[in-house]
Amino acid sequence: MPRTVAVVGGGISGLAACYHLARSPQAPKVVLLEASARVGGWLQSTRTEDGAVFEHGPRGIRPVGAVGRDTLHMVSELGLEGDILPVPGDHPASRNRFLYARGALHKLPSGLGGLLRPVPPFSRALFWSGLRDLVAPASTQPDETVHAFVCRRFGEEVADIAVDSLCRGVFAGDCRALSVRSCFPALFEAERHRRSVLLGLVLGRGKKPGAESPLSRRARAERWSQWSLRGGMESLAAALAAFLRQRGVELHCHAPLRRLRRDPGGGWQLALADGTVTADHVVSAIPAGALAEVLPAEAELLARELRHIPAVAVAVVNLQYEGAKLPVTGFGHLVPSSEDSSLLGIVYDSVAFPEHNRSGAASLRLTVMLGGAWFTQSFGDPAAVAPSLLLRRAQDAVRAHLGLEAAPSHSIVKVHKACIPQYTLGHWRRTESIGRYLTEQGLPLSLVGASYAGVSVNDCIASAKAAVNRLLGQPC
Ligand SMILES: Cc1cc2nc3c(=O)[nH]c(=O)nc-3n(C[C@H](O)[C@H](O)[C@H](O)COP(=O)(O)OP(=O)(O)OC[C@H]3O[C@@H](n4cnc5c(N)ncnc54)[C@H](O)[C@@H]3O)c2cc1C
Ligand SMILES: C=Cc1c2[nH]c(c1C)Cc1[nH]c(c(CCC(=O)O)c1C)Cc1[nH]c(c(C)c1CCC(=O)O)Cc1[nH]c(c(C)c1C=C)C2
Repeated sequence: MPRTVAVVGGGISGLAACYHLARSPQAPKVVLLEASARVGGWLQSTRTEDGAVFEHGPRGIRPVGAVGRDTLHMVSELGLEGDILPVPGDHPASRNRFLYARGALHKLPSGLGGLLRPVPPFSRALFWSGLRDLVAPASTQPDETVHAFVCRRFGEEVADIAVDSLCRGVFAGDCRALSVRSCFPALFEAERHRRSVLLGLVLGRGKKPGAESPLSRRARAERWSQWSLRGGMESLAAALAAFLRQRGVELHCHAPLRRLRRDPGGGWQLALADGTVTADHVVSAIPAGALAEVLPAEAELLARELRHIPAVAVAVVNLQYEGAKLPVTGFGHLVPSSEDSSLLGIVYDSVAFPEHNRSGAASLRLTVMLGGAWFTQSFGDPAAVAPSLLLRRAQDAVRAHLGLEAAPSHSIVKVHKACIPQYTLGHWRRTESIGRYLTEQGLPLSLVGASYAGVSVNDCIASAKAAVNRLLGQPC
């Protein structure tokens, strides 16, 4: 059992790792090192003086599955229950999602009726794609791109339009490069175990545990599709930081790790700009590429694998309009890469979370997301792109797709460099080889965070919990 654990990176993964360390019965001394001036990582919310909340990173967390239940349990323990903003199952933001294809918005089909007849932009009823999946033979390949997998099982049109857009709306990535095994493990496993993706998803693999709480029971009863917090997602990071301080965890901002060195006693020396911290164990909660840069020279084999986990940049443009009305109501719309590769999609924030509108005003808030895997080809170097160019592109899209001609009353442009890791073909082999290296070398190092086993906030929290349980010898 380590006496001192240094957690590097104060995003949601690092904060969650500290949380699980700090509440364990024999909590070690925990030190959190964060490079920037604040904790939260991509959980970034701007609260304006007139009460509006603009999200620059995640805006909704799913309550489903063991990982969703675990996050809600943590939220309850942090005393945030009263701040939860749920989106119930019958809400338009839960029921309606759109695609912008061939110059028009199309509601994604739902219910049996929507599957039995052709619904634009699809030329054939999706029923036929489902039938194809039921009869197509299963593959024995260890991995496949998401596009190849879906082409084989559901046909080219579903892959080119629906799944292309889905990968842009979750990974900001290209389904022709992303791995089905790592990005959509449930689909991959369903084919493996039931020979058909649909059969596998319907029959499922049993309910995974995950901590039940009154909040998770409420989420199930009301069929929440997602939830947020009154103060925005960043308030989850703030509540975790407050909890950790109370439990005696040392939180250091402006503390970038420059170099990791093994110390003769078997632990680590962590070199910072202005000193050194020693620890028996390190939990890395920084992106894979950032960890590769601080590893000692003798861990070059590990660094090489880590450098093969890339991440893409996304421009996030928040817009607020007064007295404007959307032509449709729902969560938002995605844009297939064949329509416009530079524009990923638009979230209709004020539909899902009207509580985040400025006080007393029925303003409309939208977020336009640009770039992703197409950032450089569309806008050049993310470090050099002019915010005014991104704002203009976002406004043009809102005008063309949603018919909003007026200028926004408020706008914020953020360029997030390397913000969403890309699990490309063969990612599973890289993570296995990384795990093997750590075991064989007996390194007192755990890797958590979005670079490895899921990019959602729930996945990040779950990866931190699992790593802490392994470290403290508790059941996972
Ligand atoms: C635009 C956008 C929208 C998203 N939408 C959703 C959504 O709706 N729902 C959802 O579930 N997920 C969403 N996600 C995904 C999710 O937010 C992220 O995957 C998650 O927040 C990543 O958390 P992390 O702690 O692993 O990494 P990060 O947030 O990247 O945290 C890593 C931290 O490490 C620090 N760091 C880096 N190098 C060093 C160093 N050398 N020393 C010390 N500190 C260092 C960084 O400053 C940072 O604070 C979205 C992500 C983005 C970018
Ligand atoms: C347009 C770009 C993006 C939008 N959101 C994200 C990007 C890159 C990032 C993102 N969105 C979700 C997650 C978490 C995934 C999870 O497993 O929980 C991340 C990292 C949630 C999500 N958003 C969409 C889907 C289908 C999902 C998966 C979970 C769910 O079904 O709710 C679709 C979607 N994302 C965006 C829009 C405009 C959109 C659809 C209309 C924005």
